[in-house]
Formats: sequence, structure tokens, C-alpha cells
Amino acid sequence: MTTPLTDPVSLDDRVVVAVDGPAGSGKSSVSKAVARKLGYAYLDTGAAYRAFAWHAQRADVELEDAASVASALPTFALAEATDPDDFFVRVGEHDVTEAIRGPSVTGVVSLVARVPEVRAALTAIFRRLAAETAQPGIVIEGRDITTAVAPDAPVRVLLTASEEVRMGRRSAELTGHSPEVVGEQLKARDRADSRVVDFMTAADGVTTVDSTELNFDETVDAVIAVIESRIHSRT
Ligand SMILES: Nc1ncnc2c1ncn2[C@@H]1O[C@H](COP(=O)(O)OP(=O)(O)OP(=O)(O)O)[C@@H](O)[C@H]1O
Ligand SMILES: Nc1ccn([C@@H]2O[C@H](COP(=O)(O)O)[C@@H](O)[C@H]2O)c(=O)n1
Repeated sequence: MTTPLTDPVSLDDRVVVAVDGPAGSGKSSVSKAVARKLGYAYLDTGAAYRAFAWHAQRADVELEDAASVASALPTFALAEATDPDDFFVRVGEHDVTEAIRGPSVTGVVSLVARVPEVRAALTAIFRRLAAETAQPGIVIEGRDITTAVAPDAPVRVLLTASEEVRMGRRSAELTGHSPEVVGEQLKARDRADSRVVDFMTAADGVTTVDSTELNFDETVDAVIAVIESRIHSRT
């Protein structure tokens, strides 16, 4: 299913769990595991920004020029799965699920993500994708979910970990790459992204889960505990 660039739709009729955090904090892996455990849908918004960066590169736009980047929006035909057990990202007929994780896209995604027209168009897509899911809830993760995409979500989490731990986890994942280079890339991306969105400090009403001292399963459990306490506090 290709999602057109249309106006936002309401998210009111399902449990929305909004998760933000810096690079390597575990947003994707933890959010996906939480969604699986709860039978919720899962939306990786970073994957959509990466897919748009992939598309913009192929469209041959000038990545430093906001108007040029925005000119690639009308031809951006995104299809992104919200099933945590069957995840894919497509742009038109191209399956870009793997390609968007490579260094070429990672190196330029912050350039396209800073363009306001891009953020507005992708936010509309995220709200529509969320509204189209059939599950009783959805975990949406990214950088501005708690503040811009779903600021009224009943559960809002800032998932964080010390920079040193995040760099270590990312390096362990990317075997064959220099830990120094991986660490510098992670820090540079956070620096660029945090000029556009504040995902380092929790906004009012957002619960911080710091996984610096937690293993993966403990982090998943900590997020589920936040969800349970927020949902119960509403009933
Ligand atoms: N609490 C944890 N303990 C150990 N490893 C973890 C923990 N949380 C996440 N990880 C691991 O850290 C790595 C980075 O996690 P993940 O890719 O989910 O981060 P992310 O926040 O989505 O990053 P990015 O924003 O760069 O896409 C993965 O290998 C993941 O399995
Ligand atoms: N809500 C979001 C999500 C992501 N971005 C930008 O996309 C990049 C890739 O995100 P990952 O989560 O896959 O690392 C990220 O570096 C941001 O530039 C965003 O702006 N808002």
C-alpha cells in the first residue's frame, strides 16, 4: 500500500505509545519488542526519513538546499509496514529495507530531516499509517513523536542511555567498522538532529527510561511498566 501525502488523521481511538531518543538508544529494537509483546503495531519513523533521503539522492536534488530537497516530495511513494514481525520499507517498486541502513543514507538523512516541508509531509504520513492499523495500540518511535507527531499520546517515553554506552552498542552491532568512526558518526548525527528537535530532554509529561544500566530485556520491561502505569492511571 502506498501512502499519499495527505492531511493528518485522528489517533484518538487507539493506545499510542510515543518513544523518542538519541541515536543508538534502542528506540527501534526496544519499541519493536514492546509492540510484539503487547500485540501492538510498530512504526519506525526514522525509516521513513531514511527512505526519503534515499529517494532524494536518486532524484538528484541538491541536499544542502531546502527548496531542492522539498521538490522531491511529490514523487515520494512510501510504503512502510507497521507489523513488527514483517517489517519492510518500499519507495515505489524498490524494497529499500536494507539499503536505508547503509552509510550513504545515514550520512545524509539529517540534511533532509531538517527541511520543514519534509517534516510536515512525513508527520502526515505517520498519522495516517497509525490510523490505518488494526491493532489495539501502536508504538511509534523517532525524535519528535512525543512533542510533534503524537503530543497527546497517553504514553510518552524518552528512551536514553549514556553516549558511551550507545556508542558501544552501535559498534558491537556494526562489526568490521572502526568503533571510533562509528562513534563519531553517531555523535555528529545527534548534533545535527538536535538542532531541529530536542530529543535529549523529556518534555512535560514524558517519562524517561534510561537503559545505561539495563540489559535489553530489562529495558523492554521498563517501557512496558511505563505503559501499564500510564494506562491504569487513566482508568
Ligand atoms: N538495553 C540494552 N542493552 C543492550 N543492548 C541494547 C539495549 N537497547 C538496545 N540495545 C542494542 O543497541 C543497538 C542500537 O539499538 P537500536 O538500533 O534499536 O537504536 P536506535 O535508537 O533505534 O538507533 P538509531 O536512532 O541510530 O536508529 C542494537 O544493537 C540493540 O540491540
Ligand atoms: N521522528 C524522527 C525520526 C527520524 N528523524 C531523522 O531520521 C534519521 C534516522 O533516524 P533513525 O531513528 O533511523 O536513526 C535521524 O537521524 C533524524 O535525522 C527525524 O528527524 N525525526
